[in-house]
Amino acid sequence: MRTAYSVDTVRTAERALMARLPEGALMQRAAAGLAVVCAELLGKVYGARVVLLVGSGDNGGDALYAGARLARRGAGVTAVLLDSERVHRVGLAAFLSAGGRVAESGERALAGADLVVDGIVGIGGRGGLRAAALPVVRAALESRAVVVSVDLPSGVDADTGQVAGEAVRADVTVTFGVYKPGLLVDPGREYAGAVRLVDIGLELGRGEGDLEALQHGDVARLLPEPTGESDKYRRGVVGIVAGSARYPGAAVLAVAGALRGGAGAVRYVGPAAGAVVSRFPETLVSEGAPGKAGRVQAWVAGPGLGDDASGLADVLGAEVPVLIDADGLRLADPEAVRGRAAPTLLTPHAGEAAALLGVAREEVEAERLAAVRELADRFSATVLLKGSTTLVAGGRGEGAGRLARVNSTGTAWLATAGSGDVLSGLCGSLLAAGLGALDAGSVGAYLHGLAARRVSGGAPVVAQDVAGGIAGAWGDVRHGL
Ligand SMILES: NC(=O)C1=CN([C@@H]2O[C@H](COP(=O)(O)OP(=O)(O)OC[C@H]3O[C@@H](n4cnc5c(N)ncnc54)[C@H](O)[C@@H]3O)[C@@H](O)[C@H]2O)[C@@H](O)CC1
Ligand SMILES: [K+]
Repeated sequence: MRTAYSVDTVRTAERALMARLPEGALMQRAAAGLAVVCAELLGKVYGARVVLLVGSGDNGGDALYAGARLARRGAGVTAVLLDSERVHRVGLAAFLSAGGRVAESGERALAGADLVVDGIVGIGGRGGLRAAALPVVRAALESRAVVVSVDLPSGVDADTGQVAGEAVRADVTVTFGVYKPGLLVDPGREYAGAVRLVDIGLELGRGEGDLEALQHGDVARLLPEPTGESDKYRRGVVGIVAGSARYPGAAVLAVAGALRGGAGAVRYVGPAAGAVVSRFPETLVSEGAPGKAGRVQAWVAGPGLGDDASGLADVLGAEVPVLIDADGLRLADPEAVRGRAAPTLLTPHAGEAAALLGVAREEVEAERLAAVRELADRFSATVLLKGSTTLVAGGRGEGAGRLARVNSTGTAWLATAGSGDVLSGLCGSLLAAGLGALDAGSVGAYLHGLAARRVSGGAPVVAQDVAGGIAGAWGDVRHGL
């Protein structure tokens, strides 16, 4: 599990740790870890040309101390001071006495650099990059140097991943102590490049976390596995209310996802039964109301319903977990959603989330974490917000409190018609198999992203292939590949 902590939590933990350590020890740990990563990236330190972009706070201090370490190993290290009045004085003195130099022209220094260290701002940064930093940042990005960001890419908001204006695009980010949410959520995640975590001795419990990302091992532990005692009913039956005369394909794709998701059987209820059975003869189908269709352990409702809301009241009134997606999000009665006692999982994309919140889509995209939490609160439900990084937040009463989940196994090729229908079926099947809503959403998103990546291999994918790739992704997770 990768757990990210908010700036406030990090600051409090750092203060407590600093009180127990000699002055400056924490920064020395950070700088030592940073210098090790820089040396690895350079391969040969002696003779390498390194440029430090140094801001006015401790983030710049880290860069200066790491620069001093590289200078002592024979690198030519030049510091570009963004504010010569305000700089980490002790760090600068250490840097100069190790043989480092201060640049007269940032742009000239950057022209021949092998590696650039971005120490402009870290967790103390507010808003995007300021105007004074822009020319050197642009010159750094245009140079052929490897860009290493200190703690997080300057210009990325540590708590939200928001980027207001411009930010540094790093090849590698060396972050200290713990992950910050902005390193895991887009757009910030994209700016961070590969993230390396340096241990500086911070001790924080999972309960204090803000956001977490499941890893292979976590997902493997959560996957439902049949036992010798299992039969199809014990493994769970998932009911799918989807599709219409106009959109029969949505029903087929939701069923395709559900069949791969670990439930023992899939029951389809709706007007596309013919299309579903001809593609998947293993499906149990009926055309009446969901309430008359027989027992299920979870419902999925919404993909391709068009304007037919007739099955939704039955589904929302059921005492089993329910997933609402696509048209269902627009058609469902919000009061009926809020009033449910059993777990409820809503799976909007940014456009649907914006409609539910009554804001513009851009607003959701710029503040994805805030948007998913707001929706979870408003609907007292678990909400999965689809996107390049998918977020899942629990509603009130969900055990993990404010700890949301983020998934980034996906690929941009997943932005294709019908892939959301597959995801809804998959997550619904996991609900029927007994996972809680937060786990079903985050495990479903993980497998779905991995499946797409597997079948895509860098080329376009179609939703059916994503469904077909779930079994392989499941196997990879189980076998730790
Ligand atoms: N507190 C600690 O114990 C440790 C802190 N460390 C480093 O210290 C950093 C935090 O240091 P600070 O609290 O000094 O904060 P930062 O160095 O992140 O930034 C604060 C400074 O930048 C200015 N600033 C804010 N927003 C800006 C913007 N958008 N553009 C340009 N300048 C801006 C502020 O005026 C302030 O002077 C961490 O990210 C980490 O790199 C590490 O040394 C590890 C230990
Ligand atoms: K930085």
